[in-house]
Amino acid sequence: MTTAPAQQTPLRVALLGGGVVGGSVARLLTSQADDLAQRIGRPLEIVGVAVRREGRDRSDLGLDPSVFTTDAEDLVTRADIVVEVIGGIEPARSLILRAMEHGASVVTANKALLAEDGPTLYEAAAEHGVDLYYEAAVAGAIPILRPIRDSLAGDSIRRVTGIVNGTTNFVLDAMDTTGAGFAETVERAQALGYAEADPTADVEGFDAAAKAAILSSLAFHSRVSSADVHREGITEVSARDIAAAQEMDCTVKLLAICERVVGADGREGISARVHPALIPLSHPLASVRGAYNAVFVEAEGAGDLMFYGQGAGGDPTASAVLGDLVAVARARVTGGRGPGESAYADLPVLPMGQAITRYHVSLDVADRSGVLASVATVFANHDVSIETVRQQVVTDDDGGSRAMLIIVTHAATDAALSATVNELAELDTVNEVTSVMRVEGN
Ligand SMILES: NC(=O)C1=CN([C@@H]2O[C@H](COP(=O)(O)OP(=O)(O)OC[C@H]3O[C@@H](n4cnc5c(N)ncnc54)[C@H](O)[C@@H]3O)[C@@H](O)[C@H]2O)C=CC1
Ligand SMILES: N[C@@H](CC=O)C(=O)O
Ligand code: NA
Repeated sequence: MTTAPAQQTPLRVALLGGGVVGGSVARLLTSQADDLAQRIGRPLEIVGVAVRREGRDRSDLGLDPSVFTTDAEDLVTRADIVVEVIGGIEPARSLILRAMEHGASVVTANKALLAEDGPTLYEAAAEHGVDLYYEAAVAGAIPILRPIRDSLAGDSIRRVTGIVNGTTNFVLDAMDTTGAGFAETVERAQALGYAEADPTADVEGFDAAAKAAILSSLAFHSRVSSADVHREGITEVSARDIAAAQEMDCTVKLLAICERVVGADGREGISARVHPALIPLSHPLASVRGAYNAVFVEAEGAGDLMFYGQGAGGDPTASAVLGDLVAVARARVTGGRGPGESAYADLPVLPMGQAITRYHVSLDVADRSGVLASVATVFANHDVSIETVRQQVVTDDDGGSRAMLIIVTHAATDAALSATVNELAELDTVNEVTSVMRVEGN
């Protein structure tokens, strides 16, 4: 006679962190205990929750108060599976390494750590024969890492373009639709549990850059760290940029772009970058509103794929954590291991100057003859081909007139565009280069 899953010896789970994500993980683990035991074949038992301070009322988590501890170092030695949701580099890294040394598999949502030092974690997992899963680290609830790593393992990915930060999408969407202010919208994102402990990580693009590094590593079987990713946040995006996007039937999104490209030396490499960009309203990513995330994958065989859903918040993120937890637990039950790091392609990450895209450039120029020709000459000097030019005449308060030139280019390298903009700024016919935005998604 076989023993029912609930009667088997439980797998011991240690939870590090009882914040937004940790709280949701604890609640869902408790409320779905019976179903999880059936799916895994053995029950899970929370043997401890590491918190920074004991004594706080955590009755809403549905756990016995005795499980809370401030001694995370001891806790990780008493578990089969450690779930790390404290975030940051240290002590998260040391705790994960210690857990692995003691034979525990690890599930983490910590993109900052994975993007900074993923290979150390992978190597430790391989050395100790344990698993490392981190689906929640990119785009929260959206299954994207396992689809890239497993479902698309037989394909060749060309490009991954993602809206992978809920906070910044929430802010840009509010600016676009209601004209809401920047600071007040960031505060709302914090209150809703989307923002990182320090929201600078969101608005300055660090969080998205970490996710771009993880996506690039997995999609291109190479090692890419957050330091390799070109990063610009959304703090410079102005109401004028949003209006310019609307005039072009575009919207402004903070995009993480990971591409396989041919570099200046003719060799294949990776372009990994995070920056605000215009995308046409007809592009699937343009319809991603509020704190939602989406990842658009272009692959040789599969063609275009779009993964969409909630990229932030306690329960959505906990859903991905629990999915990983079940995968790790099943491997424990069957005695197997999930896949380890795949970095065999070892592609170099190319400098931002070699990234190729289109640009939207707005210039405040003198309203007189010859200006357009002088501006066009500068673009030609740097081999940047112009796709469209639009001119708007603006009448000043004193009755004088100026013109705005709005230029959209064909694809050019970032280096050529930067040199063009620098030379334009020197022209005596150009009063100001008022905005330069990249244009993605044809
Ligand atoms: N909140 C979200 O929407 C998402 C968060 N993540 C990631 O999940 C992780 C956790 O994020 P949140 O839950 O939002 O953060 P949080 O700040 O709400 O929770 C972290 C908790 O860890 C505790 N903590 C910090 N150091 C500790 C230590 N040494 N020992 C014990 N506890 C400690 C803190 O007191 C806090 O309660 C981070 O890596 C974050 O990047 C990933 C996807 C989405
Ligand atoms: N702060 C992040 C949370 C998820 O990773 C975001 O806003 O997307
Ligand atoms: Na995910």
